[in-house]
Amino acid sequence: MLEAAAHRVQRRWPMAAIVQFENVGLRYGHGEEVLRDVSFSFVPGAFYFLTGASGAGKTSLLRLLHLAQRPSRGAIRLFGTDVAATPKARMPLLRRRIGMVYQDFRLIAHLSVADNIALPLRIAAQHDDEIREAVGEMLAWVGLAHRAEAKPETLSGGEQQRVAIARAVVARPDILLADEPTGNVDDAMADRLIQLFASLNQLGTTVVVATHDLHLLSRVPSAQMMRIAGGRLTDPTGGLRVPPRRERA
Ligand SMILES: Nc1ncnc2c1ncn2[C@@H]1O[C@H](COP(=O)(O)OP(=O)(O)OP(=O)(O)O)[C@@H](O)[C@H]1O
Repeated sequence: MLEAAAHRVQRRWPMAAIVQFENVGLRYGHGEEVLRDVSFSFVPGAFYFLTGASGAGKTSLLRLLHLAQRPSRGAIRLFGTDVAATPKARMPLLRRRIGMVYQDFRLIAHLSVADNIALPLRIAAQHDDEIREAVGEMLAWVGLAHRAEAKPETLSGGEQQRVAIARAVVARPDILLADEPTGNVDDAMADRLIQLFASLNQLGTTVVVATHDLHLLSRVPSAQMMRIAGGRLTDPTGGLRVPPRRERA
């Protein structure tokens, strides 16, 4: 019976989707739901902006996408896999396909900039020479080649943010999630970083950028907009284009 139910749910979801949320809710502890009835799907290779006021639920949604949080209800499929039915041992493999730029960077204090960026490649057991080359390329891209051996605490907030971005993309994840990735940099650097995301996206990475900064939205004309208010996805108003719901089969 369970199998039949699972089959029915599966058929309602488009096979091509890389991410599918169906009536997802999230509450922290015994509090009110901070996300409610969230349903959408992402197609591979698209670029999404997730917008909404402070406290609307953007970070919570990214945490669900990054498997850092389980939903209180509803179903989530990533890469065609039902997350709730995935054995714990397989979770790291799923997570490895997702790069995340946290709002608070989460760099490892005792590791150098280069070693922070190298982490995802070390976890994936890549060879040292491949790691050196990939890290060198990323350092150059984010303009931090001269700080390769520095410890994170000696960097400015904007520099730390660029290290966090380099670490999230160095292993070419299938999905890149970024929480306010331009919050600590000037306009010129914000532009450069968003162009980096756009180039990765052109190489096939599905990109999801959560931001309050409506200015950023115009920098990627092909991006889809997704707006969240009070924990719910809302229909677009004003200049916002149709959210990803449109992509449902
Ligand atoms: N760990 C937690 N425990 C309890 N409540 C939480 C927790 N994290 C977030 N919340 C609550 O969930 C709601 C959504 O928060 P969330 O951080 O997802 O919003 P946001 O849109 O990312 O906000 P911001 O733009 O300010 O980062 C808020 O009411 C917040 O107080």
